[in-house]
Amino acid sequence: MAIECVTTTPTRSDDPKAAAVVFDSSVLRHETNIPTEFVWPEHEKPGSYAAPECPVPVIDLAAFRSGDPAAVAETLKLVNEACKKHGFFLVVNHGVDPDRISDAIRHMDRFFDLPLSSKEKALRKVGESCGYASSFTGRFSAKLPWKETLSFRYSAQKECSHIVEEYFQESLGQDFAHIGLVYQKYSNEMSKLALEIMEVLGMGLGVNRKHFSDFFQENDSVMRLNYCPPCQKPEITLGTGPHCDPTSLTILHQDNSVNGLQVCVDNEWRSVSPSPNAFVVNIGDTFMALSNGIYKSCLHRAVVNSTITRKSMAFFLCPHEDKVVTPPPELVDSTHPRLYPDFKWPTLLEFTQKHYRSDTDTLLSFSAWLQQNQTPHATHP
Ligand SMILES: C=C1C[C@]23C[C@H]1CC[C@H]2[C@]1(C)CCC[C@@](C)(C(=O)O)[C@H]1[C@@H]3C(=O)O
Ligand SMILES: O=C(O)CCC(=O)C(=O)O
Ligand SMILES: [Fe+2]
Repeated sequence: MAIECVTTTPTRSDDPKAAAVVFDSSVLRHETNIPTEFVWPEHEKPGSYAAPECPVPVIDLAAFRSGDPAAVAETLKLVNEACKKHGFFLVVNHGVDPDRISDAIRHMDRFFDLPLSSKEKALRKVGESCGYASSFTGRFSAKLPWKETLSFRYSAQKECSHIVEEYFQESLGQDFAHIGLVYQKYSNEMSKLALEIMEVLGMGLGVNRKHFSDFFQENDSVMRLNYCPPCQKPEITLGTGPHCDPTSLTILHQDNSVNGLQVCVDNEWRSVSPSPNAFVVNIGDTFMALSNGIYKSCLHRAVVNSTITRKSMAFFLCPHEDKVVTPPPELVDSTHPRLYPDFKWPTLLEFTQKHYRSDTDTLLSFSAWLQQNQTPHATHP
């Protein structure tokens, strides 16, 4: 039976009425009933329905790098089809050192197993996107995700080459210098991989191969650790609710043994199972705007289970704050008019942090919000 992908109006971000339900998984996981704030509405409950596998293409980066015309053509064909439909694909032979990946996933426990009082030393501040959040209690008033997250900023600028290590030391203390180095090294690899994928997307869209990789050269991105403890009632809650990523590109590592990511394709939830040597890559809203709507940022969610903690690591590629998000001229013409206004990423980020919970309409709602809040002389499509 196909389950329709339905989303409702998002609860406002940083809702002052939001009760400060504390998500202490060490406590909650043993309670028979879960707090109502974590129970999703009937039409959004995942139920015990086993989502069929989503047919996402596997992109072999080694083949693309070889420069062999047939291999490059096949890569671009697969990427184009996927990104025009649902925006998801897998990447293999990516060149990321497996030790970097295993170090990063293993060190998640080092942080999330800390007592809540220690984790709260890195508590995310209202209106900011980085720090520790326990299911966004105090930010949303309902439909709370069954997860703890730790998000931190990564910058590819040379003068910021230790930004991740410094974040861990400053927020958690010298004892966390090593874990900071683990995620600094992992984030460096993610940034390098993201720039290579941008070359593939540039060629796929028929623009200069370096257009988007140059645009993101000095990216100012977000690294996010998702930690979803077992839930006694996984059929009525969600690790991450239905949303489109507002960022540009997401490179996701799912813990090998634990399923959870689901993508809405043809109005049906379909599973993207973990694949040991592959990263899941998806287009975000900002790249959908950069491609003038040709590549799609699509609805996805993460379900939880009743037996094992689900861990995932998401690298969210974002442009430097000075970059204007506007599609290359090749992607705009009389038959393909501008779909979204020019904007800078920090403005969309602020919208998602202070005014709007990311869902399937974020970009259109953001465009309307921009028009209401910008002076009349601003450039509009
Ligand atoms: C800029 C960001 C906002 C979120 C983290 C990054 C990229 C993805 C966004 C998010 C994951 C989309 C789903 C809802 C959200 C609230 C979450 O579940 O974490 C979003 C993040 C956020 O707003 O903190
Ligand atoms: O945990 C996952 O598999 C996906 C999480 C996600 O979509 C996100 O953090 O944006
Ligand atoms: Fe996402």
